Amino acid sequence: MVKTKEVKQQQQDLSVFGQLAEHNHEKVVFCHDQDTGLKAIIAVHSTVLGPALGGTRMWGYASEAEALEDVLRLSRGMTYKAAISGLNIGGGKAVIIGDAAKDKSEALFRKFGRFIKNLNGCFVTAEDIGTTSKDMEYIRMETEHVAGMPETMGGGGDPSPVMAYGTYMGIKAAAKKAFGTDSLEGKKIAVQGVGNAGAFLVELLAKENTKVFITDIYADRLRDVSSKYGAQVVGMDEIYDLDVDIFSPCGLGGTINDKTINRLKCRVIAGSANNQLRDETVHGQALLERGIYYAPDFLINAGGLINVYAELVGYNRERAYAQAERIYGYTLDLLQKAEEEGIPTQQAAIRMAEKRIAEISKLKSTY
Ligand SMILES: NC(=O)c1ccc[n+]([C@@H]2O[C@H](COP(=O)([O-])OP(=O)(O)OC[C@H]3O[C@@H](n4cnc5c(N)ncnc54)[C@H](O)[C@@H]3O)[C@@H](O)[C@H]2O)c1
Repeated sequence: MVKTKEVKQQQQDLSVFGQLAEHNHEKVVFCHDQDTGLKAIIAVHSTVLGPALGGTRMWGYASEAEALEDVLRLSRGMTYKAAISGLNIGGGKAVIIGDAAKDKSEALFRKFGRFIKNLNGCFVTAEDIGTTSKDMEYIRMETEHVAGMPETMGGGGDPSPVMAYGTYMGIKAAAKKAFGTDSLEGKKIAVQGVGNAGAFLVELLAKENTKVFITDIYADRLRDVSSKYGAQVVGMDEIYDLDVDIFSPCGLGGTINDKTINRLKCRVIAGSANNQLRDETVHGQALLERGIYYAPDFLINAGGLINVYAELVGYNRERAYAQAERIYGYTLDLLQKAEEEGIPTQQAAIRMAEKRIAEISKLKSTY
């Protein structure tokens, strides 16, 4: 039977190699172990700048296809995050398919550690959603290629404070562009999600005499942050309609979408959440048309990666903060460049990251 071009294209889209080819992933490793019930996928997107660093996420994916899609998307994001932050590491990610509340064991993580060991350093992992520093300790028993260890073990500990500081720097840079000053005094800021990252961010914002509005799924978190920093609690849906200067997504991704964009009254969107734009192309363009300055998520939330990277080169907290502070300059340059080129900021950020990777790959061709 002769296949039409359309059928061939569909098959290409569905095949694993087709998916790898789409964003030029280097390697994907499927890890399986009958005894421990381990089912994991490690995706190495790029090692041009250095070993691929990325967290291991444990999640109850509805299907294996969904897990593969997630790990491919997240590993590519890590490449861009590292590249645009000037770090000498590549991008990777791992997912373990399972329920983090029920399916964990020492044996499972140690087996997973052995799979990482077999990659001989081309992939280094750390904590992510569904995994903890305890899990990383189990992985560490089998391989040295793991970061994000507790401070007591010579690691950098919780990356959230450094991450929140970098995000704060990104917010100030975007404010400078939108309002002509990076002082946030008197600015009205809506923070969506006050978990680890959001709470540290609100603390920094409160020090600048801002008016902060917060929302979250968990009432106890809201009570805590509100009483500590005087932030005003609002409803989860209400947050999109507030008359604020800055909207800061710090919960889950995808909250900038067709349903929310037209409701936003802010001039700046800048927060810590990964993948804030539901559709990078469509919603990046929509924000440009609405005159909203969007500080790309992977640029301004890179402080977490910076903190983990710092461990690989000998952890020093002051140096990690100093590196996170550079996000201010990077964001300002990026917003300027996007404006000059008349393109969405997310697109400009991807171009900037890809440019660095292309340039460094050329110099590495000389032995
Ligand atoms: N913590 C870090 O070092 C770090 C680093 C890089 C990126 N990030 C990203 O920042 C975001 C927050 O990370 P975290 O470590 O604070 O996670 P977290 O789980 O500690 O907190 C997230 C909070 O957001 C809330 N939330 C989720 N969806 C929401 C919604 N629609 N409306 C209101 N609240 C909502 C949750 O209830 C939770 O309290 C995530 O997207 C994460 O991927 C975090």
